[in-house]
Amino acid sequence: MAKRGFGLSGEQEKEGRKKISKESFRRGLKVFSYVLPYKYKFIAGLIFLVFSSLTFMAFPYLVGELFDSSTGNADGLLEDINMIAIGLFAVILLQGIFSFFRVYFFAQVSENAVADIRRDLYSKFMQLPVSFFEKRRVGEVTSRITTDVAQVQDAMSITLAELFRQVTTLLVGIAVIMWTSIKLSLFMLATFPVLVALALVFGRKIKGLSKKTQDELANTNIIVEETLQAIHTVKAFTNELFEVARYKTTLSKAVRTALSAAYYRGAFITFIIIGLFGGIILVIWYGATLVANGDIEPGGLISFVLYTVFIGASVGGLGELYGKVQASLGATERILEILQEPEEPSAKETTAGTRVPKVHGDIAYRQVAFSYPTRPDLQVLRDINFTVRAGEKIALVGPSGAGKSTIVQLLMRFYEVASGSIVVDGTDIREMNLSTLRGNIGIVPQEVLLFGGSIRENIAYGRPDATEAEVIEAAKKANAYNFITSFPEGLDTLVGERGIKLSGGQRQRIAIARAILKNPAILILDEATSALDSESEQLVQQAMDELMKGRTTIVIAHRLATIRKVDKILVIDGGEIVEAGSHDMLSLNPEGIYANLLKLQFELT
Ligand SMILES: Nc1ncnc2c1ncn2[C@@H]1O[C@H](COP(=O)(O)OP(=O)(O)OP(=O)(O)O)[C@@H](O)[C@H]1O
Repeated sequence: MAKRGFGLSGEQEKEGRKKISKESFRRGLKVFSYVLPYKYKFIAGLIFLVFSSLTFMAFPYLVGELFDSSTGNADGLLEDINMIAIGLFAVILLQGIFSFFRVYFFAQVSENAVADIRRDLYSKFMQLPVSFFEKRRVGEVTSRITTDVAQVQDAMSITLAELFRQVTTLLVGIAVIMWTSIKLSLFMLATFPVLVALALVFGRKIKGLSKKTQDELANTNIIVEETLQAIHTVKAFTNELFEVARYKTTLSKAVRTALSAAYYRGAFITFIIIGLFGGIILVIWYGATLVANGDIEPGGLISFVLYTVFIGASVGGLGELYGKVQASLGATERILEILQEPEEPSAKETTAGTRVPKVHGDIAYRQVAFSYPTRPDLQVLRDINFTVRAGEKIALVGPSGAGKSTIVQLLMRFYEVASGSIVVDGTDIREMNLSTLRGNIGIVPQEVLLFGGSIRENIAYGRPDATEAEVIEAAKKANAYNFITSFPEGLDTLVGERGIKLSGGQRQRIAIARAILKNPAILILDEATSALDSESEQLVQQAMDELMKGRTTIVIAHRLATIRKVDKILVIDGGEIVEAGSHDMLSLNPEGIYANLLKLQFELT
């Protein structure tokens, strides 16, 4: 079967941020339904958040009081230096304790809620039709469950808390300074926040430039990676100097961007030093004149300056948070979009281990026409008509791209036919339960992909509830047991990415053992295009013959030598059945495609 990844990219990945509108906000909040099961912990977290934000705001006030009492200007309750210092410690202590519980409760909520979102997303992925994945790149789909979910997690824990803290700081801060001195407050509010806002805009520009620098550096790395991977090609074409020149050009572009970013960074630092600190000096200067006039206490000025710094930081922080809220709204929307995608019909019933009702194995294709959803304008199959009686074996042959794999993919209902119908045991497959249909079809693909795990697990994938004896029996029938026992760990030998690498023939025999264990009425064998060595070939062929016994079999054949014994051969070309009959019959027609393919393969071998 032709191996197709998720390459045909549909829409470009939109990592873009969402504009915050009432509508996007309302949709974004939907994800908070995942928080509902943990609402008590969430409320506890919120309470500690309120407490920790408020205690934080007492700090500048107490520092001012401490100063006043040291200069003998204290009034009211807080006169004793030691008491005030103890008060400050108490505030810090409380703040620490409250923060601990805030983080603890919010983590409980966000970790659990996010795991729930991930679980729902993954289960959705499993139940979505194949066509969904073909319209998107793998990276795009996985980033939903990784990056986007992480962003939502941030929103639930950090962003929300930060937003609350900054807003409290801003409101309480402004209230307190107004209470200290309206004149000074108005003076400060007219200057300082403007400077902070400017700094923010400046900061954004620098961030954009550093991202551009990073992207350009990434571009230079792509050249390095590509050429190192294809070093044979580069050398074969004597393109070494060409590649060096290409690398140099992209590198100098990256340097130019980096330097312009550095220029802005330098200017930014100058601005911070002169602008922001200048602003603080202005506030202190004006405050000092007010102190000199006796309008406010010196300690009041100190608290005032501290509150000013807090307010400035929260204005800056809110700007940053706005971006984060935008990003999380975008992420939420992308997650919800996937959760709302329609699933395969009744795919949920395909639970591992449950027995499905057996079918007989009669198959009929009736005037089947088809185009892939990703390329609706290209008709891949037209007017496909054939029948296979239960237990019969047929082979599909024909040039690459003729439509052989497509024919069998339709049988498994990975896609819906455009017109006509496919009938199994007299029932249109659209009327059949999907689990029953797929549960009765076994497939040995061209390229066998083993999952990371033991050989035992990989064989038992055909029927997870199989006993040890059944697994061994299947391995024996598939001519796999001998090579399995030759490994010191036998069935427990790990395969896949971190395990040992099996040869093509060995992997195929594992796939055959899987299919034997599944014991399906219908079998699809996709021959490997690359020839195995003759000993391995023989073992695989024997195993295939064993597997085919008593099952309706469709072989997608690449090497014609292996299909002489099948009941019927269908020659597919350009999406149509152009010849049909037994090997003997077809090979007798010298004008026929089959006879010509035979001749070609004979000449090649
Ligand atoms: N998932 C897909 N999305 C879009 N087009 C596809 C897809 N799979 C196959 N095609 C197209 O459908 C046509 C038939 O492909 P198919 O894989 O069925 O051919 P094949 O006969 O099995 O070829 P091969 O022997 O090389 O595996 C080809 O033009 C191919 O480009």
